[in-house]
Amino acid sequence: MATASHLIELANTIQTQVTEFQKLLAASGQPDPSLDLDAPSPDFAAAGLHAQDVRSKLLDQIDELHDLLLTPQEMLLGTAPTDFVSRHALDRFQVYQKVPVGETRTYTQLAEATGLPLNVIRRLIRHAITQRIFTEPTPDVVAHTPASKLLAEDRNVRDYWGILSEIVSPAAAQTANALSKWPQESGSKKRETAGFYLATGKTVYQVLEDEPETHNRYDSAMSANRNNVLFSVDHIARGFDWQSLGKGTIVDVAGGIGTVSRSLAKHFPELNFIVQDQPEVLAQAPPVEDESSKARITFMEHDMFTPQPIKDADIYFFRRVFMEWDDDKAVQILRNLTPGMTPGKSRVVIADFYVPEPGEAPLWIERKFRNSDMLTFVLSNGGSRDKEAWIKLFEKAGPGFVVKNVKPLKNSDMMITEALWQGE
Ligand SMILES: C[S@@+](CC[C@H](N)C(=O)[O-])C[C@H]1O[C@@H](n2cnc3c(N)ncnc32)[C@H](O)[C@@H]1O
Repeated sequence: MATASHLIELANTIQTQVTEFQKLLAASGQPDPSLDLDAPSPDFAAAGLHAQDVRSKLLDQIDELHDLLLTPQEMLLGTAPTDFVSRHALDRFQVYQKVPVGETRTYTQLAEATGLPLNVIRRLIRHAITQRIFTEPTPDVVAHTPASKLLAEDRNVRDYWGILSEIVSPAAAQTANALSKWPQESGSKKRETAGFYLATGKTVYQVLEDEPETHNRYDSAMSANRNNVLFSVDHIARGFDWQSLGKGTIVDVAGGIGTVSRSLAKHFPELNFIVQDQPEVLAQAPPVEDESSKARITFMEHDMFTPQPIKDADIYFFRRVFMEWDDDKAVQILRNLTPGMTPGKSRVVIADFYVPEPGEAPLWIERKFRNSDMLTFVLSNGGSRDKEAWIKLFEKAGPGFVVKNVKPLKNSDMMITEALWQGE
């Protein structure tokens, strides 16, 4: 009997799942996805969690089918670190905006508009076209695709590529050298031994402090993923039983401009929030617009390496803070909380990014999160902590802390760690 072909089985599974996915989209009133600029785009999140699971499986299966059709050489040599060169250059010369949405431009017009030689602008745009950024509907005429339209209209997404090119690339190129130079320090979160430090002689924070323009772009790039359901701040609402706190108080330590508090305040209309950060960060915080949240969110200057001034809070919350600090500093941050914590009541809740164990999440999601992990690694020698590392950290900060929970939040990039203070 002939063995079943894996290729055919895979293609059949894809066919079945695509049919299911399309039905789920249609049932929730969402259009089919399209690369056509004029077509409406579907909101995948609105199609429900099951549709998101089916989409996830499909993306993995399609990747597998794609890779099966390549030779190992083609697969390895097909990843190009130069993918972003055209994206970055087209942003630098404002080409996205120079093709008004709904209109076309010729290469000659774009060469004139940018001052670049005709053959260079054509090469750059045709390189981008291979990534579905712009299209050439007739020879020498350039029009938008949904992706280039997004780049034209969304500064955060453009800045993301600018930051990858200007900040991340040089650091990534120096990372192997940093590992050779300081092998014992690798992964220690000591910023002075990161690829970035070797490339620039400064830490990322020093560069951001010294270069306001880079700082602006960096902050802007941080918002590029705001519409990505994986990175949504709204996941925090289901990461802990916030409802059980009633009218409780959350101190959002190093809370930036209050992104998490603003989201939680909408979900839990009784809770109160105090967002703490450095003065220059708080100065960037826009006013709270949501009427029902206004009176419940306050902002306060506080250096987390000094004793916590808010006593007896229910939760001392941290998002994306500990990933940047080594254990010694992390212990200092935790110990500065304890004098004001009420035994048996006050808890520390930490939402930090996490890297799934192999096989725990679809490969395309694991790849995304491992890329974020590498990003932190090359920039600051930082990275996520696993369950064991969180437990060890609280042991170092204790005695008195009892770790109650360390769990990944499904369909998100977050892991929630919760520790109750029982007193010394
Ligand atoms: C990656 S951001 C996370 C911001 C916020 N928790 C969020 O998730 O949107 C890290 C934050 O730590 C703050 N930070 C760094 N050092 C600090 C310190 N010594 N005291 C208070 N905040 C600090 C930074 O200003 C920044 O807002």
